[in-house]
Amino acid sequence: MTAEIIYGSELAQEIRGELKEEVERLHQTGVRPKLSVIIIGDDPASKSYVRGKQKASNKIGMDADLWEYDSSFTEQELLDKISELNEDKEVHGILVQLPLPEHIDEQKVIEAIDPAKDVDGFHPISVGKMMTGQDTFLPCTPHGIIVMLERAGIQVEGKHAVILGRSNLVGKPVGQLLLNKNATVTYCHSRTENLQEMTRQADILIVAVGRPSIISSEDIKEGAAVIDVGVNRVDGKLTGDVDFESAKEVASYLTPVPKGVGPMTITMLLYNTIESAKKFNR
Ligand SMILES: Nc1nc(=O)c2c([nH]1)NC[C@@H]1CN(c3ccc(C(=O)N[C@@H](CCC(=O)O)C(=O)O)cc3)C=[N+]21
Repeated sequence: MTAEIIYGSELAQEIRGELKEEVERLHQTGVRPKLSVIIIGDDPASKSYVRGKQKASNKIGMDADLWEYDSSFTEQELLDKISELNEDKEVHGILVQLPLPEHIDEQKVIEAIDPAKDVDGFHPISVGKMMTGQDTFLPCTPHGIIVMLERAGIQVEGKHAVILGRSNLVGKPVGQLLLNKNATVTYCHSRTENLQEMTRQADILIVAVGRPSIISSEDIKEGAAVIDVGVNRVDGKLTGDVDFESAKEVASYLTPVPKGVGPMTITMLLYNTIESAKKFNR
């Protein structure tokens, strides 16, 4: 078997085309969707990601402002900035780029964001609503994965989804979204015994641990759909968690890195911001 490669980059283009039209329609009604992104510190990779988010926003005609601070910015200053953006009627979405410097309490910051502007879907209110299947902002990477599966025509209902990784950003929420779609879900992590036995049972395998080549052909069931969420820098090059060359001989569907999940993450951020702007003005 040789896997069909799911290019998130292409799907992202297509969806962003639809979002661009949506933004134009909103502009005609006098609504200007706007995203505010905050970044603290000088990590070059993080800076390049947030610029990517701003560029993607502007490309669909959406306003995005970027607030960049150095690592001396205090927790209180950040909380004050967030309150200001919470109050700003022109701002529909607030994203604080993670990770934050050590001296800032991440959870406190996430909880300071108005849930109505929580386009990352990280606020406990958003997480709780997702868990109980209520309408809310869905976290961008997990939502992007669900859309990729849907558009590729991969059946989720009744299938065994195995999640490798249990982060609050990806592993836990993607498992919840798959459960909401009636998959049978197994979470695996660093303490899982007989890991290979687990991953080999997966009809849908989601790999989100941040270790290059942690998964290769022998860990994959013949015909599985494999979604690689890894974002690793190896010799300056972006690479995922799955050994792509061997995996594509066994899987029926496989996502690449780059051009896989990453572009879908940004697309879902744009989507959430537009949805927020629509709700604001109802
Ligand atoms: N509050 C917050 N929300 C996030 O959503 C968030 C975050 N913090 N911190 C960091 C991670 C990482 N992340 C990525 C998004 C897009 C690509 C992406 O588009 N990657 C391109 C390539 C980019 C490149 O070449 O460097 C691709 O995979 O094709 C990657 C990584 C969002 N994150």
